[in-house]
Amino acid sequence: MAQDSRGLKPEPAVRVRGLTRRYGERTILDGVDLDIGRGEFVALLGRSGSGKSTFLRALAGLDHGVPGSGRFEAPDAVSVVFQDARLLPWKKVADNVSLGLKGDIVRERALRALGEVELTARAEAWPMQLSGGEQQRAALARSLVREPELLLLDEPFGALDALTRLRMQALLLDLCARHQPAVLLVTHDVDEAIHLAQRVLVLEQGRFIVDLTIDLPSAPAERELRFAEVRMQLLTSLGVTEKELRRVA
Ligand SMILES: Nc1ncnc2c1ncn2[C@@H]1O[C@H](COP(=O)(O)OP(=O)(O)OP(=O)(O)O)[C@@H](O)[C@H]1O
Repeated sequence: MAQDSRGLKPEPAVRVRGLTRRYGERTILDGVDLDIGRGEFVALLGRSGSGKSTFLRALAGLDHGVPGSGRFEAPDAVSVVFQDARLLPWKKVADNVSLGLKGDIVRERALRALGEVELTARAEAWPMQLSGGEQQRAALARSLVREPELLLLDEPFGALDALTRLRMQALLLDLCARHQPAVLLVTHDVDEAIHLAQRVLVLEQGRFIVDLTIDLPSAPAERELRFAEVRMQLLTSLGVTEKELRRVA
């Protein structure tokens, strides 16, 4: 986390201490600690079933009834985007975006948010008339219109084709630069994590086993080299073997 001009660390947006979650006999999160700075973009990697979504759901306050302990402080303004857009099919796109908002400029805010994701023309469409990528853009607009201090993203581009995914990643970076929320992005995609995040975590056996600041140089050749090093380090920490890497990487 960056220090301010007096050398003091600002209060983090998220502070997690000793977070534990269990399903039956299985401990999924085993005393996790984490600070996420204001405006910091953190990606969370981990093998399938390692507990990434369990962690995200805990931060979102969506895990009532799951046994566990620990403390966390998160802002009130939290938005979550999942792999599926979860738009209400009986409401038009703009009404989905403004759902739950109060005040007289609600519609204006919804339209502005739709403009930010280049979806103004589809404001009066029904969700089923949108493509998968457009639905995810509407979901992003719905999350941004709430001006979140914390944006939780659970594989938001996981169901999209490679080209749409690339464009959504670029859009997300633009939106984050403009709105500056703290971000926790759960992803399976190591390259996506390195490209988008300032910091990458790897969750394994209930703990963060990697907490890596991404510091890619700007010169293209050095950048490529460092990218490859970081990628290798993360893949290895995820249990990918040298033999597997040689065959496909
Ligand atoms: N409601 C539940 N009841 C029982 N077990 C659960 C429940 N939800 C998740 N689990 C188990 O907890 C473990 C962690 O699940 P979680 O969804 O957090 O993993 P993940 O890292 O997000 O996985 P993936 O990358 O496959 O989405 C998994 O083994 C899963 O089967």
